[in-house]
Amino acid sequence: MINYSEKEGKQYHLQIGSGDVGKYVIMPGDPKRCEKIAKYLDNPVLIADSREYVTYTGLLDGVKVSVTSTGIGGPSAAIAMEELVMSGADTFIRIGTSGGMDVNVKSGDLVIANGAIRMEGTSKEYAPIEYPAVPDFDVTNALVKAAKKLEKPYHVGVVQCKDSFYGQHSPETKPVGYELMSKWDAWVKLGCKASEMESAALFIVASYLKVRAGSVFLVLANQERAKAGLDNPVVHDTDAAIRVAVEAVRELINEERGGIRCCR
Ligand SMILES: O=P(O)(O)O[C@H]1O[C@H](CO)[C@@H](O)[C@H]1O
Ligand SMILES: O=c1cc[nH]c(=O)[nH]1
Repeated sequence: MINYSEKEGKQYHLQIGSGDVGKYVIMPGDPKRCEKIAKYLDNPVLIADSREYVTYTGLLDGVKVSVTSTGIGGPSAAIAMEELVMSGADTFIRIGTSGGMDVNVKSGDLVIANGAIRMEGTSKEYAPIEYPAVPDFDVTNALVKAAKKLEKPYHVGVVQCKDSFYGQHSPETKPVGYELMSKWDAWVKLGCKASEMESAALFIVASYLKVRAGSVFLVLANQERAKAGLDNPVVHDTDAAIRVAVEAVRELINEERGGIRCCR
């Protein structure tokens, strides 16, 4: 394989090398969220800032943990995971924002994914559509345990992933709106909790690379609640979701210290 990087030993897009990152990586979409997450680590160091990929590495309970942003959408998220795995990472927690879908999911709540609808393009270049996009069971359990411990309101369920943000928010304006809207109705009827963009790709790439991945989201607002005339403020503060992700990493570190780690 050709490595396009101009710097010796660095991954082309992320500009990180072997040893620069820990086994555990917290992955926000927004690069500006990295610094906020890194503040929860001891001695965080900015490793690289390349395209949409910002990487910090620090310590959590004495163990090396990294934070890398993925940008928006499956293609850039898949690249981030591939290059991080080539650099030594094997456990990933995505912390993102999302739009609620189930009317019981309110602005400010957290959603922990136990599956992702593959209505995006990236995962289809890794696995046939019949293969499910599911997170790692231990990572998901750690996220649930963390949400309970920190007493954050959370829901566990399927999230919908797509490539078009505005196809979610104004499907009627799109030439294929008929398809976007009928599928959205089906996802809502099936109990889908929230819509976001990267988990399907990350879960499928993680399955292929035999690494662990899970996701937690802040719900910014819920368009289904707005439709139903229910209260629906917009919430932007991602701190609760960040804290749940950090606590989940701590839980996984403790499990591994205790010798608990599922074989893959
Ligand atoms: O807040 P982040 O992590 O970027 O996640 C969500 O926000 C972006 C869209 O606004 C998409 O990346 C979506 O998945
Ligand atoms: O509604 C939303 C909010 C964040 N991200 C999405 O993909 N959709």
